[in-house]
Amino acid sequence: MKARAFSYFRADTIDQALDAHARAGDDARFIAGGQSLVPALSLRLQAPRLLIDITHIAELRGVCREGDTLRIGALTRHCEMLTEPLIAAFAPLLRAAAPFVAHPAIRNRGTFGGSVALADPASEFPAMTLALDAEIEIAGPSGSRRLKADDFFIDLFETALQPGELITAVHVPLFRSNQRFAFDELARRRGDYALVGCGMLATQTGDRIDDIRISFFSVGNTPTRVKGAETALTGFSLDAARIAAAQAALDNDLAPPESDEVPPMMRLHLARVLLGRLLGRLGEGA
Ligand SMILES: Cc1cc2nc3c(=O)[nH]c(=O)nc-3n(C[C@H](O)[C@H](O)[C@H](O)COP(=O)(O)OP(=O)(O)OC[C@H]3O[C@@H](n4cnc5c(N)ncnc54)[C@H](O)[C@@H]3O)c2cc1C
Repeated sequence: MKARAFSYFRADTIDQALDAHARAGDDARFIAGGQSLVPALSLRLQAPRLLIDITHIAELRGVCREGDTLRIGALTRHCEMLTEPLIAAFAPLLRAAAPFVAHPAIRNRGTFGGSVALADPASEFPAMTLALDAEIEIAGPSGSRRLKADDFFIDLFETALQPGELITAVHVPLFRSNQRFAFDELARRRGDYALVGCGMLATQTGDRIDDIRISFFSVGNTPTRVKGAETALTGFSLDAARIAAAQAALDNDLAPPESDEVPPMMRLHLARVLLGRLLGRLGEGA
């Protein structure tokens, strides 16, 4: 199938992009890497009359330290998440997740901001913004704002972005020496969307977990923090009993939907297995 005819506008600044969107209203879409939007256009799942190309906007590029956070420009490509030294040093959880995002050809074009904006519940990066307690930097017709990732993902492919708003960057607290992270996913084949995936970031004093944020993907309509499991671990050293308590807490934390691919009980079982593995690695200092 071919996409419905559309007009194209190349924006060179954020203001130009916002103006173009304001003039076109609901019939416009920003396009970044195009790796999700172009297939959606081709399948006529989306049929906007105007595409606003944001890939030439310099303000959306680059990764830099800003105070105690790392500012990751929305146009940072998935492949750059693998190669950028600042990501490896200060956001290693994102570096760990990056090889699991799609295939090299898609990683060469797809963008971090596009992935977060799309909010696919099966995507790696949106879920990791939750584990990292990241903030989403947004520009829109009524000015700029920053929103905690915890408040950003609303429902299936639905975020707190208002019509015409653009993600300009994501701010991630800098990784510290008393922190540990772990990431993995279970998929039928490497590069496929995960059946279940999980990433976590723990702050520790010695062996004791002072704080832990654990986020799953492919388990529901949104990326999902598992607060019961987090509570079961906070203040304790990791041992088999603690890990079992965290796994048991998933029964309340997660409610996988019915799906043709994987029955909910199977997905919950996979989530427990994955959590156990990752906590085991965290305990070994992985
Ligand atoms: C075969 C295949 C396999 C894939 N596998 C995976 C996978 O395993 N894991 C995974 O996470 N993803 C996967 N993807 C999706 C891919 O990672 C996309 O690149 C990503 O989801 C969207 O990024 P993009 O830059 O391509 O966005 P686009 O396709 O350009 O845009 C996606 C949506 O986000 C909006 N948008 C884009 N940028 C912004 C912005 N800065 N502000 C506001 N709105 C914006 C667009 O308007 C559009 O609605 C796969 C895609 C394909 C085709």
